[in-house]
Amino acid sequence: MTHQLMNLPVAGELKLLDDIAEGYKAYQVLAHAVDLGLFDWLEGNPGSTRENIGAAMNINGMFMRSYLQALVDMGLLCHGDERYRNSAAASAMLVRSSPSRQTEWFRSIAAPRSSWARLGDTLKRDRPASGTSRSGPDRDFLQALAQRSLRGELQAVTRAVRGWEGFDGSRRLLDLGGGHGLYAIALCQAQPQLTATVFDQPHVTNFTQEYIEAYQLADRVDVANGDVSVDDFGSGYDIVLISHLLYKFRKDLPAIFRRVWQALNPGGLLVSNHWFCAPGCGMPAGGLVELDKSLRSFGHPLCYPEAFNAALDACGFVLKNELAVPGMSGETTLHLAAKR
Ligand SMILES: C[S@@+](CC[C@H](N)C(=O)[O-])C[C@H]1O[C@@H](n2cnc3c(N)ncnc32)[C@H](O)[C@@H]1O
Repeated sequence: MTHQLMNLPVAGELKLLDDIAEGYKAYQVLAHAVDLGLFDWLEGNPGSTRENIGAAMNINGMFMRSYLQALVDMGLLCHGDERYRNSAAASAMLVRSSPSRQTEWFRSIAAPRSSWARLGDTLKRDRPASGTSRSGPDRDFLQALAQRSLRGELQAVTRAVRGWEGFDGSRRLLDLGGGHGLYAIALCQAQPQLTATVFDQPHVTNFTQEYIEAYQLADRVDVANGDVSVDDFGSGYDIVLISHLLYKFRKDLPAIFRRVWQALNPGGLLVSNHWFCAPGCGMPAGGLVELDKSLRSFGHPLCYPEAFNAALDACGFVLKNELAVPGMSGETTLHLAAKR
C-alpha cells in the first residue's frame, strides 16, 4: 500500500537527527577554517573586512558572508562594522602561538587513521590496529594527546605531585610511556633541582625531544628508548610517573609495579594516572564519553580500583593518596603510592 504523502505525519523526532547533522556541519566549517589558517591570519590582521579575508583565504565571495557568520554563531569570530576579528576563545584555542591551543586535538578526531574516522573497523577489531599503537603513536597523535592533557588533567596531576611532602627533596623523575613528556616538563618547571627521563618507544622520543627543546629544558630532561615490558628503565628515581600507559598491561600490573619498586629510591613515589571503569563496569558518564575512553584504552579502562590498590600493596607500596582528576573523557583516578 502506498502512503498518502499529503497526510504523512512529520515526526517531531526529526530534531534529534538535525542536531547531530548540525554538529557535523559545524565541525566541517571549523576544521576547514583551522586548516586554512584563518584564525592565525586574523590574529595578525584583526578587524579585516569580508573581502580581505576572502582574498587572503581564497574563498569564493558568494560563500563568505554565511561562512563567516557560521563562525560568529559558534562564538569564534566577532563581527561589527562589517569587520571581523577572533573572539577571545578563538585566540586562546585556535591560534598557533597560544600555549593552550587545541587545533591538533580537534583535527585528530577526524584524521584518516583515527578510531572515530574508522569507527566501523575499530569496533570490529579485537586488538589495536597494527601501524598505530604497535609501532607507537605518530607526531599528530602525540600533539593531540599533549593538547588534551593540558585541558586541566596535567595541571591537576602535577599539582598533586607537587603537594607530596617528598617533592621538594626529589632529584630524579622517570616518566614511563611519557610520550610528549609534558608531565615531566611541568614537574621540572615546578622544581628547579629536579631532572627527568622520559621513557618511551624509540620513534616516539624524537617527538618528545622537540617538546623538551620547546620548553628549554634539554639540560634537565632527557629521553630513554625502550619497551617498558622488557627493557631496563634504570634505578635511583625519587618519582616514577605512569599516565595512561597501563591499559595494555592490565593483566599483569604486579610485574610493572615490582619493576617500578626496584627503580625507586627508598620512600620514593609511584604516580599512576588512569581511567578506571565504574563499579561493576557500569557507565556513569554518557555513552559517547565512555566509548571515547574505550577507544583510547585498548577497549576498556582499568577495572576494579580495589584490585589495583591490592596489587600496589602486595608489591611494596603504601597508598598515600587516591583522588579523582577531571579529564576529557571523564575522570581519571590518580594514585600516589610511596615505596615501603
Ligand atoms: C596514551 S600515551 C600516554 C602519554 C602520556 N603519558 C600522557 O598521559 O599523556 C601512551 C604512551 O606510552 C607509550 N608506550 C606504549 N607502549 C609502550 C611500551 N611497551 N614501552 C614504552 N612506551 C610505551 C606510547 O608510545 C605512548 O607515548
